[in-house]
Amino acid sequence: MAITRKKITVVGAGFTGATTALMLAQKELGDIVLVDIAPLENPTKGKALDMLEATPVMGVDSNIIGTSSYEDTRNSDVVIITAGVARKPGMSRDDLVNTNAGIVRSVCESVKATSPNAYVIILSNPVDAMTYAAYQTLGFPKNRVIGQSGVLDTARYCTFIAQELNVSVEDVRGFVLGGHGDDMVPLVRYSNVAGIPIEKLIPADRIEAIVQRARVGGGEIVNLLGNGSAYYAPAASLVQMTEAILKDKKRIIPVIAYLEGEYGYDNLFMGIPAIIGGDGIEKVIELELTPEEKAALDKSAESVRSVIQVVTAG
Ligand SMILES: NC(=O)C1=CN([C@@H]2O[C@H](COP(=O)(O)OP(=O)(O)OC[C@H]3O[C@@H](n4cnc5c(N)ncnc54)[C@H](O)[C@@H]3O)[C@@H](O)[C@H]2O)C=CC1
Ligand SMILES: O=C([O-])CC(=O)C(=O)O
Repeated sequence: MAITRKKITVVGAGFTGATTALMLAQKELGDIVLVDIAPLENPTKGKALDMLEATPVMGVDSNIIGTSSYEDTRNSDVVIITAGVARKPGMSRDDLVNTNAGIVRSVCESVKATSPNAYVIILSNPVDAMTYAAYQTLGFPKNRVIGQSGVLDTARYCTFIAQELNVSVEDVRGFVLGGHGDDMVPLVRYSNVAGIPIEKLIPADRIEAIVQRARVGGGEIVNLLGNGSAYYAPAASLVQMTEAILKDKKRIIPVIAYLEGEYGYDNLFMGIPAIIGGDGIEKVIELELTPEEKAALDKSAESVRSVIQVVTAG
């Protein structure tokens, strides 16, 4: 049987969706279908065509189309959901819950009908609760419903560590667990630079400042942009997750996964490290936590649970 190209749908052709589509094309991960609502069909087609016309210059073979019809997305291998509204200065991600829950649910109805075997990655905020809403609506197995927060939060944390030490970002490793909110949990004890624990390289007060900056990293960008939220680093994070699935890389990365007892949580979607490969979330990695780390994760889990309650009550 002939080997066929992978098909990746990106729902939402705004800042994060369009940037993700371009980055996917740059890595030749597959053919891309960019979807937005019907009134925005022409701008969506225009963005896709503009990207397609960049491919000869970039030297990549990825087809990219824009559409408002889910027929064009049929039998996608991976579907990335970025549809929804973004916050503005003064808002929290949780303020978006009601608007975005309706959008994510309606998108998931269409995805379920047209791509029943897809691996679905959710970005829309508040993302832990939106991943829960997507899981409910899709009815897919838990390994195929994955939220994005930890790659981005960890990337911010690692950026600040690399800046602090003036070393390559490539040598910095860390994990940020918990919900995608201001009480997320950067795990200092599991962070290192070329294998050297960061506690041996950076004074405690500077580590605390880095942790705090990472926690509010999304808000820092929102305040600078003034009218929307981050998109380059979020798009890069989605591409890393998609690549891990499509290339069966079995990477250990933090993702929002459905927890059924892991870390002591049940019926909860929250950020934890997992092996991501050709079957999506292949294994949740349970790290040993100190009582302080577990208490911080419990606090974050409680915040996530309260937003999930809004989604399930609505
Ligand atoms: N989890 C994370 O780490 C991150 C989450 N986000 C979230 O991602 C979402 C998107 O952010 P941006 O792309 O910056 O916003 P944006 O406003 O630039 O784009 C959102 C797009 O979704 C489209 N849309 C709305 N309803 C739709 C529907 N039913 N079907 C298809 N498309 C629909 C809109 O027309 C718009 O083009 C926001 O909720 C934001 O908070 C953004 C960055 C990081
Ligand atoms: O801050 C926001 O609203 C968007 C987001 O989730 C992030 O950049 O981390």
